[in-house]
Amino acid sequence: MNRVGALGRPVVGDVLRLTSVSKVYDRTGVPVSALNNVNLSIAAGTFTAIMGPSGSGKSTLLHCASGLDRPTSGEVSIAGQPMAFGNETDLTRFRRGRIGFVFQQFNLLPSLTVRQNITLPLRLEGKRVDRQRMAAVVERVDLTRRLDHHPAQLSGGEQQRVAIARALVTNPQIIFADEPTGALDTHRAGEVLDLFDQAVREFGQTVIMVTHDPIAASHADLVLFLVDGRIVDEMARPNPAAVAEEMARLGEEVARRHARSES
Ligand SMILES: Nc1ncnc2c1ncn2[C@@H]1O[C@H](COP(=O)(O)OP(=O)(O)OP(=O)(O)O)[C@@H](O)[C@H]1O
Repeated sequence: MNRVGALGRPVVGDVLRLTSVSKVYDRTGVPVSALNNVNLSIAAGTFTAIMGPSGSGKSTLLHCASGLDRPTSGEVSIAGQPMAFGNETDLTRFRRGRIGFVFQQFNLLPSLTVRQNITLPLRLEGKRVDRQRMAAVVERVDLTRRLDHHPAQLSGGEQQRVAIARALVTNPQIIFADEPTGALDTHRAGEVLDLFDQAVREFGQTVIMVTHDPIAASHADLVLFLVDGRIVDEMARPNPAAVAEEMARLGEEVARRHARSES
C-alpha cells in the first residue's frame, strides 16, 4: 500500500511494514483472534488513521506495530529494521528513539514540570537535549510560557500538547497516537489534530492514529478500516461524511454477520 503523500511532500520509502501479522489472545483458554494476517506498509512522512467497529483490532494493531505487544506470528519492521521481539528489555530498547506515543489520557508524570515531562524520553536514553529542536517543538505546541508549570495546572488540551511535544522532541521515526482526542472537547481536539498535521508537514514526521471520530480521521492522508482483525478497506483524502458513511456501512455488515452466526 504505497502512495504519494497527499500533502505533496516527498515520500521516502516505507517506515512501517507489517508482514502476515496475526495476534491471538489465549490467556483464558478461549482463544480470541484479534489480528488476522495483516499486511501493511506505511510511507514515511504521512498521516494515517485507523478506524473500525469496537473490537475490530485497532488497539491490538497499534500495540503490535509499535512494539508495545508481540504478535503471535508475522513480522514488523520500522525503517527496514525488524522489530526485536526478544525480551522486554530488547523491545524497550528498540522502541526508544524510534517510536513516540500519544495516548488518550496524556500519561504525563504529575510531579515533573512541563519541561521535565517533554525531555524525559531523551534523559531516559541518556541523550543531550537539542536546544534548537526543543525550542522549535515547544513553540509549535505553544507551550513556551508553560514550561515551569506542572500538568495539574494545565487544561486537557494543553496536557495533550505536552504529550505531543514529548513525542516530537526525540524526532522518532513514527508517532503512534491512540484516541488522542478522545478526552478533549471539539475545539481542543481540533488544535491537537492541527498539531499532528503540522508535525507531518513541517517536521516530516509519520503519524499513525487510532480514532473513533470521523472528523479526526479526516485530518489523515489515508484511513484504514479494520473489521474482525483484517484491513478491509482504505480511503485516501478522506472527508468526515465519507468516513462516517463507511463506518456505518461496516457496522451494519458486522451486525448482519453476527445476527447470521447467532441464528
Ligand atoms: N488482553 C486481551 N485478552 C483477550 N482478548 C483481548 C485482549 N485484548 C483485546 N482482546 C480482544 O481482541 C479483540 C480486538 O480488541 P481491540 O482492543 O484491539 O479492538 P479495538 O478495535 O481497539 O476495540 P475498541 O474500539 O472497542 O477499543 C476484541 O475481541 C477484544 O475483546
